[in-house]
Amino acid sequence: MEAKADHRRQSSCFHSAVLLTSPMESSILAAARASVPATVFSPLSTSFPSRTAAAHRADGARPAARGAVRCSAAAQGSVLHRLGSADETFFNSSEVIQWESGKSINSIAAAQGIRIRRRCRPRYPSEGVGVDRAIPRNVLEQIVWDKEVDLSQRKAKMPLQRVVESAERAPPPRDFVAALDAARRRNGGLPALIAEVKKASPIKGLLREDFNPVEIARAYEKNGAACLSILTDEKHFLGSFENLETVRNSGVKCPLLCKDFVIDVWQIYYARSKGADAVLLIAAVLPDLDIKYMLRVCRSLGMMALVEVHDERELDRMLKIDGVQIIGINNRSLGTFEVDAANTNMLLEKHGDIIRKKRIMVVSESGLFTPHDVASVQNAGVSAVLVGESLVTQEDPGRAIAGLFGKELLH
Ligand SMILES: O=C(O)c1ccccc1NCC(=O)[C@H](O)[C@H](O)COP(=O)(O)O
Repeated sequence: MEAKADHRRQSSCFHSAVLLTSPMESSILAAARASVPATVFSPLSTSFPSRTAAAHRADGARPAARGAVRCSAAAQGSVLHRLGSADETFFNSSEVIQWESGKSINSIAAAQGIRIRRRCRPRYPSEGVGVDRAIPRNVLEQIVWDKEVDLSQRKAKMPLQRVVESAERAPPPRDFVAALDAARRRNGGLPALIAEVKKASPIKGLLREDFNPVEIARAYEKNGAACLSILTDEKHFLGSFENLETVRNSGVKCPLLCKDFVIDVWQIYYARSKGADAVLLIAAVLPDLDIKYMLRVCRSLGMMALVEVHDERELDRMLKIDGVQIIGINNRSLGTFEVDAANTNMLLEKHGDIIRKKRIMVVSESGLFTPHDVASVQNAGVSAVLVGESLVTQEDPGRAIAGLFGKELLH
């Protein structure tokens, strides 16, 4: 039983909640005792009964019922309440039950076709054997493994409870989708621009020597960008949350996307606390249940989620999830990390109808360099483009916008 529980502790968005409670107490009781917003316990509250069943039986007590979550006084007025945790469908879903049954996140992810694994821990042979478990299979997997280490250090310094409180004190979020819609209307239907403040890439290395995030952000805004994407990953992109915060406090009005590799809800609250209006959720990294839960957290914070897909399988998965409002189609192959803008067109040719029917906004991401690239994804039906390298590598990243679109954008 305990081995299973340990197994489940492998990083997922539920991770933090497990570590905050003792196995002997119900999550809601613990929340009440510690005055921790119950959001951090919400999925776990459904898993505690199975995890603690043996202990409860030994005491002659019955495992806490799922319903306890809904009627607990501790939940009243809490973030859990705002997440809409009373939704039977979510908390009783087969995915939650599957997760409760003790499967590792890697096996759940693999069953969904996810190729990016979480880091296998040496003490748990069931998570992988031999060389396979010690070496990341590609750049994205390496980034995710490094993110796990970075995140555990950050969480040790600033526990979830403090991050949640800090997010609640942040200035209100700006409307990411409205900004994209308005820019499109202003520019006669041209895709809106999400301009990326990007200093380096793990594939291309340093993109810009004299990197001043605020200057670049101001130049983007002045030249018609609708929203900005701020890379916050330090190790592989030389980004930072300080960059996000300084841009937010600089007077720039564009809504801000925190561009990072989210594997835990802690990061969403942290991004909000630093002024983000939207976060990126990567389907190649996150199982469906994490995406669903994280969408709820975003909604509770008034943030938007840009849900990123690379291929048809990921797109199919995301189209089955309620509440996805913006899908980003990344033109960077997960196999070779080469970019090919035709990826957007190919996926929209096959799935454009259902995307339109569901009124989902599509963003084409990566590898857009010329007016021809922009026109091509526009014809395929995208509402916006997310562009970093081709702007940030120009001497004047603001003026580079007119070069990319073949005309000046209205601001
Ligand atoms: O940019 C990379 O080299 C990269 C490598 C591995 C994983 C992700 C990567 N980029 C993240 C992004 O999504 C891009 O920064 C963004 O789409 C802008 O792309 P581009 O216009 O090609 O700089």
